[in-house]
Amino acid sequence: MTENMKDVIIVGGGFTGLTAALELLKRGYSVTVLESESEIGGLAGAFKVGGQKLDKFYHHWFTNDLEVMELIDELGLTKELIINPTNTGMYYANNFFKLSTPLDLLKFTPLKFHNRIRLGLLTLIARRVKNWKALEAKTAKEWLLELGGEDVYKVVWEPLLKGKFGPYAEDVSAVWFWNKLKLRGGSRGKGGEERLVYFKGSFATLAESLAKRVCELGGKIILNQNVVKLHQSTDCWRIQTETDFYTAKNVISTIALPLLGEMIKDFATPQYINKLNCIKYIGNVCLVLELKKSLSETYWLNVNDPTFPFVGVIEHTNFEKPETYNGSHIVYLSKYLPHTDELYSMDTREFLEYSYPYLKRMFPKFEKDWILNSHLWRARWSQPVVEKFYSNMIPNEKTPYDGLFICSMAQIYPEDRGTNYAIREGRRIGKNIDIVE
Ligand SMILES: Cc1cc2nc3c(=O)[nH]c(=O)nc-3n(C[C@H](O)[C@H](O)[C@H](O)COP(=O)(O)OP(=O)(O)OC[C@H]3O[C@@H](n4cnc5c(N)ncnc54)[C@H](O)[C@@H]3O)c2cc1C
Repeated sequence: MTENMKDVIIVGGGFTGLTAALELLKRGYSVTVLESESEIGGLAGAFKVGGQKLDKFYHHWFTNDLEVMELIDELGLTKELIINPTNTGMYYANNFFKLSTPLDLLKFTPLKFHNRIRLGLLTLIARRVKNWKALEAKTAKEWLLELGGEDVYKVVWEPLLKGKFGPYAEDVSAVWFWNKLKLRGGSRGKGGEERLVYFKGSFATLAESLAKRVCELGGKIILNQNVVKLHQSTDCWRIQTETDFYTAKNVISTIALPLLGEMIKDFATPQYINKLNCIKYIGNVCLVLELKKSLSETYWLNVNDPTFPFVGVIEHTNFEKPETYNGSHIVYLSKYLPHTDELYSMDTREFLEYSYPYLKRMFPKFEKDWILNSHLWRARWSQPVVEKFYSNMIPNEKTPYDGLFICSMAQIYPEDRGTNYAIREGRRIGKNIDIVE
């Protein structure tokens, strides 16, 4: 099938693609979004639990995620926001520590008292950094050692870096870490407690409302269209999917950079393909458990014990109530890992067998018969690895090929990827790019 020539085709129906579509439609262009999956939402996609949508990968916002709040306001959905103080904790050396407020930090016994003060000061100093460019030449490890010393690094930061970036932990830039500290500090209530935000019915429900608005404005969203190649012809782009062809004057790619590289390798220069391949990505595997009973009162448990293979245990129903999911307690076990790791290819049963002894060690009362259901989700392109001098690695949104643009999560910097920034960047490109007409 070849459809009518469009002004713009957007590859990818995640938050970036949908927001870009919204803004281009407001400017009066004809837009089609091609999405490879059978549903929109991308990494913020959902599945059904007890008739209710639940994120495949745990999601929340910070109260200072203003771009997303603005979009929700625009869609008239502010009443769907849930804002709660959250219980944050850390698992270290077979013990649980509360880490929700500055007072909890003072009681954090794995560190000597002077190191607890150092840790508190480190976070304050880090948040005050204005000139983040000065941090580009340092790794997070170098910077954190400088600010907090060896003990604080080993107990608190190294496990987090390893949990998030696996084998790339020591390559991660200080800028990435600075931004995380800054963001979390800005999402606190008066007592210093962290306040987080969720969307009733999952992030995918917001993506669906956004998609509905896109269609109301005359946009098209076509699912199950895995784009495999882009062909340049004299006055337009031919976009080849596994089943169809489309034509458009302009293409905006919102997918991982190496995937775009594959699509254009027949005509792009080797230098440009190298540019698209120079940013590494790490994958993620998330085991989602529906349980009869709650594991703990903590919403977000950072796992700092190096013998425990998950970066976090997130008990979603300590934020959103279990009744939403027919009374089930929802727990996510998250692991970031290269897609070549054997754990990445395990099926749900294998992954559950692998995880069970660790969960049992952490929560001795936990029994297999608490598990009502389990689901396993994988994302090959879950997180770009933000290395030193990352600003030099990011490709421009305008490619060397007329009418081909990139707006992807790897270009979000100095902030880290997240739906708030996907929305910001989608809006920016949709509002500003010079479309080939
Ligand atoms: C474990 C985990 C936890 C997270 N937690 C949070 C959180 O708490 N808060 C938050 O805000 N963000 C969180 N994020 C990040 C957030 O999900 C992403 O930043 C955001 O969804 C990215 O949107 P996007 O549109 O840029 O990319 P994506 O969501 O990746 O969208 C790209 C789309 O392109 C499609 N696609 C890929 N290849 C093709 C092709 N060849 N043809 C057509 N379509 C294609 C994909 O299917 C996908 O739908 C988390 C991510 C992960 C992995």
